[in-house]
Amino acid sequence: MWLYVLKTAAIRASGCDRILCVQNGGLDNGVSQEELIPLFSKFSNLEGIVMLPHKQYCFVCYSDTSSAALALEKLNGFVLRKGRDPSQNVILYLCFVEKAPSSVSPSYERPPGLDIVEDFVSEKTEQALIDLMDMDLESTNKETAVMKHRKVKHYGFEFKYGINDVDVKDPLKKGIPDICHGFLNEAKERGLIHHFPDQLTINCYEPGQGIPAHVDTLEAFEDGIVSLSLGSQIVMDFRHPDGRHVSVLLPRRSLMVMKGESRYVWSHGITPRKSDIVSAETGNKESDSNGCAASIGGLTLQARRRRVSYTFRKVVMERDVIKCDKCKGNAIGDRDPEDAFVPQTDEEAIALERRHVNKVYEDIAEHFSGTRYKPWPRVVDFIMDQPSFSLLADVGCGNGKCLGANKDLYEIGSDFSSNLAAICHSRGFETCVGDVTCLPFRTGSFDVVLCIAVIHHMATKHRRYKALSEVVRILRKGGRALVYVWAMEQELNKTKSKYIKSSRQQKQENQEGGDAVDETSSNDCVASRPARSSAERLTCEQNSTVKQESEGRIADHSVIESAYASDDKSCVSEFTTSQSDNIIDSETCGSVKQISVQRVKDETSKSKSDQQDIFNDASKSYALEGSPDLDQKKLTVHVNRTQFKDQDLLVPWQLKAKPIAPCESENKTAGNENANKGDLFHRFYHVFRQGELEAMCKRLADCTVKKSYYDQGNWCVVLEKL
Ligand SMILES: O=C(O)CCC(=O)C(=O)O
Ligand SMILES: [Fe+2]
Repeated sequence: MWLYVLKTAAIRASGCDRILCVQNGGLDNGVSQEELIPLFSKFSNLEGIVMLPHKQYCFVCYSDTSSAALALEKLNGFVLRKGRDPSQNVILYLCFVEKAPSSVSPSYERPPGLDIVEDFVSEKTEQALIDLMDMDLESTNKETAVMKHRKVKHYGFEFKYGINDVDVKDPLKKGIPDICHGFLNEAKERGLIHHFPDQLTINCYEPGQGIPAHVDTLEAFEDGIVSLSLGSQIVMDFRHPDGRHVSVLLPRRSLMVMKGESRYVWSHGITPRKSDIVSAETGNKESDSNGCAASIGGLTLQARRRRVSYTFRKVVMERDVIKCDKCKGNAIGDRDPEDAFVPQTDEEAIALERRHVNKVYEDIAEHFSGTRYKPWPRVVDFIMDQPSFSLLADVGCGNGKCLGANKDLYEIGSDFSSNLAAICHSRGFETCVGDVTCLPFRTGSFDVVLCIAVIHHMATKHRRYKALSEVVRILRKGGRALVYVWAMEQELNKTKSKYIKSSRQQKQENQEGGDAVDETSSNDCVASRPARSSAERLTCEQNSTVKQESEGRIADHSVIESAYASDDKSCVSEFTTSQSDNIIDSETCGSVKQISVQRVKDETSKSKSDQQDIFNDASKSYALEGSPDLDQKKLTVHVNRTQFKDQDLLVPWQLKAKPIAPCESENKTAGNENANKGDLFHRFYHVFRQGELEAMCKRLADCTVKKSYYDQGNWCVVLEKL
């Protein structure tokens, strides 16, 4: 019906006689520019064709009226392709239009930390690698798997899709083939990777096959994963948990290098389809020449061919967690912090935070929650001051100790740790998992935002600034935020903070475990928030039930998100939602809905200039503080309850001793060194100097600092959005 209307409307309007809209000639009909150009260039003076992503039409532009008119006359109703029956024919319907959109060019934006090195191997090596794969795939053994969507073969270590992990104690007979050593050494020499890989996965994709969106298992592989594309180019989709989506073309013989944010935060996957939307220039280069005179630009479709990828990774040998059925998730402390350095880039910062913030909170969640049960009095004052029915977000809510104080507010908590979010949720609070540097909430949606003891876990100045910008972004105009960060100065005006306590108290707390770091256990808590009894605290089983429930929701989301069922869902990035879907940013959460390109673009350009500023600033302050020039500074481990000696440091957390599980004692008798290290963790902190938080906030766009104060060893600001 629609097409019929268009057909009868194919009348030349005055002034619009050079541009044709071609219905059923779009990328979404599986039509490429290369297919249309020979057809439309018959009528001479063809200027170009504009194809739009995911549209079932395109625009054909001529430089003169008569060519366009002739094309319309001859090609309106043209059967481009015949289907099995006439109803499946692809028939072109043409009409004149006044304007064509300007040509859409592919985006060259890439997730931070992702690099594509073109022509990394020669055609000869490419062929040799494909031949090797063909030979090896014939011999079906345990290293070879035929997945639902592709064939896979492992070397060095088998990646077990059932558990999403490798068994470090069970290496495969065949290591990385010799033929790969030359180019891997080159990758190392060029600084593309920092270690020599010991695990290889070969994937073989026929046209129409793909790999589900996933993050390569964090605990299993080190940072720096490289993948060689052979036989055919392909488009890989990268998705950020905040909803951003970037399609990246991996040309034949190119090496994709995934590090930092692109490796740890973004998921990657290949949508199973038979063709990809690519830049017409690339498409033209790939395919044989079509001998057409018209210039090719914008987008087109490129048919996929069989693609083989060699993905090289370095297995993490020393594991933080004992993985066995009896004590799954029983943490044994984090890795030796000997190799933790003050990060110099955001990529390094993300890797550090993963290990010394995010993972630690996941592992200590239950114990940590047991030590956090009342909000600070001045935080409570702030909450109680808010008008009734205000909408409050507690960013980095932990177990939810700041929620529920003012019953007249609508509240939602978010935390990066899914274990803490689950605990918070189990206490009856609306909760979601969210990263403070890209919060899953709509811009301008909250009257009040709390951000207590969060920003100091960001490991670079730029990331601290980014997190503060997010707090302001989600506030409505006139809305207020309260931000607390841990202070370098634990003694002010000759008064010691409660954190610096007597050695007797220190001794006692060391025995009890934890650190009571940024929170006092004093009795000066406001009465409106009764301390929770131990009976109210979660038991281990309750905790895991909650987690399962939230995972159920995640699964639901992924059903919507992924176009097909996953065969090896090693996806780590997760997102739980509460019922407050209307607040949660449909543009930035998950990839369920399309992102607003405009907003992302605006923010990218803004954050780029901010980033520049901040880095300039950071180098200034380094110079002032006399930090080393080139040598990266090792992070010192702080001694609890003492004055801070550095701004960037690791703060120990001692898990309360638990009875030793049978499997742990087996490990001990087997001489497992890790098991003896017990349950000591280290969290990264950047403690703020006087004035540092306020100065940073003053640089934020659209907000003003209403109040700035010191409270029990913390620097605090109240911000108002302008
Ligand atoms: O085929 C590729 O390039 C990527 C494969 C991949 O992501 C994986 O095996 O984890
Ligand atoms: Fe992967």
